[in-house]
Amino acid sequence: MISIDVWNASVDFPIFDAKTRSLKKKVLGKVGGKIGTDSKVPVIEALHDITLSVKDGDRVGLVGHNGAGKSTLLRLLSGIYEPTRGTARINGRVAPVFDLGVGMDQEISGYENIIIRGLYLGMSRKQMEKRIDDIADFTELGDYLSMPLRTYSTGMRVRLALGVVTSIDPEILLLDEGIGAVDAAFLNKARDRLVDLVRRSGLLVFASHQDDLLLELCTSAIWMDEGRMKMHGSLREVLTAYKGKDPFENVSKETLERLGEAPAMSGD
Ligand SMILES: Nc1ncnc2c1ncn2[C@@H]1O[C@H](COP(=O)(O)OP(=O)(O)OP(=O)(O)O)[C@@H](O)[C@H]1O
Repeated sequence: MISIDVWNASVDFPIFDAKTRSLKKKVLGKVGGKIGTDSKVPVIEALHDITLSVKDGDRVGLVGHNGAGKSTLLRLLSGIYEPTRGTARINGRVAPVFDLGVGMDQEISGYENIIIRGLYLGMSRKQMEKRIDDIADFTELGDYLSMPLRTYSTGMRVRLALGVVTSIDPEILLLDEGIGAVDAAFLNKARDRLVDLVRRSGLLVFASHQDDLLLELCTSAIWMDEGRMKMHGSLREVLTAYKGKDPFENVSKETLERLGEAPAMSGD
């Protein structure tokens, strides 16, 4: 059974080289996690007392200000970070997609990178070899796929990475918002593949600042604030509380049409 369970988990980052005296003034901004200064070494409490249970079929969006703890929570859910206190139990094969560029090698070709990146995301070489033509087609990179990655522009790298990421079959898919940061035209092309990817995956947790992508991919959401779970509910409910207005007010006509029977409307 695919699931992630977290009990009373906290993640602290001790900052050994911070200037403690100025931190003691505790001038806290709106963004960022909570900085504790009680001990000698300042500690950023990136996550505080998180209890959460997600299972097969869940499509969870993570929202919150910059530094609220979304990426740290994704890393906790993937097993990359161990909780400083509390427990996390992960059942299933995790595909962490935090940074599109991770797992890519500058010196090898686009084709070879497709295989390597696929292996990193939990696929086998054979599975990737079967998908390579489809990925190559999608990227529209043509002969560049035989050239080393260092000869690619940023946009070309994103095409390659997105081609691979959207070809995998993950049990647990953890997406960080970077995936939405590609140019709009290509994202439109990738959108159907993304939606398909999410459909194929057992469980999705997706951190994003983009309402339309959240509405398209998620049904429920968690609002993170200063490392705490401030709210957990249906996507529409949480976005309305977080933004102060119904997300459907600002969604483009095109997105609404694509959503059809908006999945978020039926979220629990
Ligand atoms: N490796 C690290 N070392 C020290 N502090 C960290 C580290 N990673 C994150 N933090 C701190 O933890 C807090 C939560 O950061 P996190 O990256 O999880 O936020 P986020 O909600 O993903 O933000 P954003 O929307 O800007 O991506 C922030 O205060 C950040 O400064």
